[in-house]
Amino acid sequence: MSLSETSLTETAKAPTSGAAKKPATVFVDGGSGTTGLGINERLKLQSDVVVKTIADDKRKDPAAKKALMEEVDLVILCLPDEAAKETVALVDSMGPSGPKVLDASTAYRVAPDWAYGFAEMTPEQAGKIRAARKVSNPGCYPTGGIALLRPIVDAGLLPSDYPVTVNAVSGYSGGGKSMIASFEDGSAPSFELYGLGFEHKHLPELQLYSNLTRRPIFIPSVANYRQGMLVSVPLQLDTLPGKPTGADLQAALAKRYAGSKYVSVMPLQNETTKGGKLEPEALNETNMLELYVFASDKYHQAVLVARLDNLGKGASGAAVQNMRLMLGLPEE
Ligand SMILES: NC(=O)C1=CN([C@@H]2O[C@H](COP(=O)(O)OP(=O)(O)OC[C@H]3O[C@@H](n4cnc5c(N)ncnc54)[C@H](OP(=O)(O)O)[C@@H]3O)[C@@H](O)[C@H]2O)C=CC1
Ligand SMILES: CC(=O)N[C@@H](CCC(=O)OP(=O)(O)O)C(=O)O
Repeated sequence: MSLSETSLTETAKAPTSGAAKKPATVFVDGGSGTTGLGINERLKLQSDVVVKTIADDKRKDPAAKKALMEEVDLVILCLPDEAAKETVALVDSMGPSGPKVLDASTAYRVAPDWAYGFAEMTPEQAGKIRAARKVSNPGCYPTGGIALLRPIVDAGLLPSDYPVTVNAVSGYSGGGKSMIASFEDGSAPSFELYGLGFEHKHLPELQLYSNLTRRPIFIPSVANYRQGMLVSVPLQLDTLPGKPTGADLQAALAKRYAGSKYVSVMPLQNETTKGGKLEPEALNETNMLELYVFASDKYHQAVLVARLDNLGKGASGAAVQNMRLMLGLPEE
């Protein structure tokens, strides 16, 4: 029996009705993990993509993976970093006949020959993703941090050597299967700060793509709810050149993301608006990212906040958005 008979199955789906073009084919390596399952759920809703799957007992078998990758246009890696590097080596060994690669791990996020998969980051980024053979899907926290910082650095409102601090809270699904288990069996604490060793794996991409020359301080935390996150950046406005107001920061963000389908810049929150609170779960199961500027003209202070689903725009949602760009398919 051939390998394709023994180890491969196909999730057959109808191509777009009346379309002459063959539907694009995709393999999700690590499809039974937290991010992989999220991507597979989203792909079930897409009629213009065929998902090829690998038999469960072959899912860590390099030869079976390679055979399947001969058949697909794109492979999405939802694996720990070391396993992702192994699959990338397999793809590289296939030469030009290999599939395009979209990697959800941390392994290639600052690699110069990979495109960074944050399509809205700059006006050019979606085009870079569309043209690339290798794209790294951003980390969940950097998606929020870069979304807030890059436009105001580019606009000259925040100097690139400014001492930036980024605080964040995530639901426990951000830590994958093992963290989910520890929260759901009650062995994890209800809340904890981490990253207190100043070495969180998201710092290199956060610094690089925010265009910061000084390493930010990044203090994430995880709390006892499943998914959704807030990423915040406090700023003393009178220490910034030109002493911008909250309205100036909000305007720079609104300009960068004007017309974006998935990134919304919310109206300025200040002394005249009620509230002063934000919870992390409102965008769960979506690919949306909301950006807020909370500001006080009285005290010359602001806090920028990004809200997103760590499993949505922070992982699987962004992956499907990038996959569609890489396959030349229209936005969902
Ligand atoms: N959770 C999140 O919010 C986010 C996660 N990511 C990234 O996505 C990647 C996956 O994370 P996540 O889904 O959370 O992790 P999980 O631990 O939930 O899932 C990882 C999956 O990979 C499988 N796996 C491990 N080694 C191999 C291999 N050699 N071949 C095939 N499958 C393998 C595991 O199987 P088994 O359990 O049997 O070993 C498991 O099903 C990581 O790099 C993570 O950093 C990115 C953004 C957000
Ligand atoms: C709560 C929690 O543990 N979160 C993970 C980040 C989740 C994520 O986005 O990580 P990737 O870099 O894997 O994409 C962490 O801090 O390591």
